[in-house]
Amino acid sequence: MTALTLSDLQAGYDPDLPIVKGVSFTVSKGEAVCILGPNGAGKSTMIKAIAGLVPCFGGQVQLGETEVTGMPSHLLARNGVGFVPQTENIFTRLSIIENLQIAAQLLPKPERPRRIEAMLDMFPDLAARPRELAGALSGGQRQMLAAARALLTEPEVLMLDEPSAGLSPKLVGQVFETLRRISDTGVTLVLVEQNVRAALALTHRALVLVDGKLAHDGPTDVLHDGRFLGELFLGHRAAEAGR
Ligand SMILES: Nc1ncnc2c1ncn2[C@@H]1O[C@H](COP(=O)(O)OP(=O)(O)OP(=O)(O)O)[C@@H](O)[C@H]1O
Repeated sequence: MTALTLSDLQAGYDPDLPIVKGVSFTVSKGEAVCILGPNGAGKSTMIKAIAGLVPCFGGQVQLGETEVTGMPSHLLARNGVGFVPQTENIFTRLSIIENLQIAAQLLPKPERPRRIEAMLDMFPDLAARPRELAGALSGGQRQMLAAARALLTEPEVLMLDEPSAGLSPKLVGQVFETLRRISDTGVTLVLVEQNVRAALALTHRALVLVDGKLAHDGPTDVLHDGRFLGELFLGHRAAEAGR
């Protein structure tokens, strides 16, 4: 079953200068997909456009059978999309539990305690110190809190923008281990990543975006050959798209 479909999506900050220039792909339910590409290719812009945070100028985004193009992020959250932005994804002056309580406000009141408990069960590192200020957490723990906030509403699709950004290799390992556990629960994962090695180890399929267009959509195993990926990044293999 299809979880997410992009059809000829065009998006950006100025309608005369689209950053995402007609991208189409589908993601199946339960799949884990990474979006790779050189700096400035438009990866973050594309994921933010899907998440309702950047304007779409053309094309469509569908969640299952439902069109959600341009739907604001809080409504998308109610429709099964969780999004973890790259920065400012937690309230640093509030405690862990308060961060979860705020995210839980999207849920009907009676469901909130059960979902907060579920997140504390899933993230023992957070459960160990619920009253600690989020700003005092390590980079990896912050990403876990950000993921927990997004998972509270039980999204079918969880999208993350560079979850490894600014983390030490050890913390990257922890975050990706957490993402694997999330993926194993059946949640569809779509992540933008600069850390190609970590992304390829987690996901089975990669989309490579070059200059706002899809240059590759296929299994990650061929990308373990760094040369192939390098050529893709440089745009020499743009014809691979859709093969
Ligand atoms: N808020 C914004 N307003 C205007 N232009 C922006 C904004 N954010 C990004 N851009 C531009 O959009 C283009 C694509 O940026 P984007 O961050 O989507 O690329 P990316 O592939 O995610 O890059 P990176 O891997 O470096 O994060 C860049 O030219 C960038 O300058």
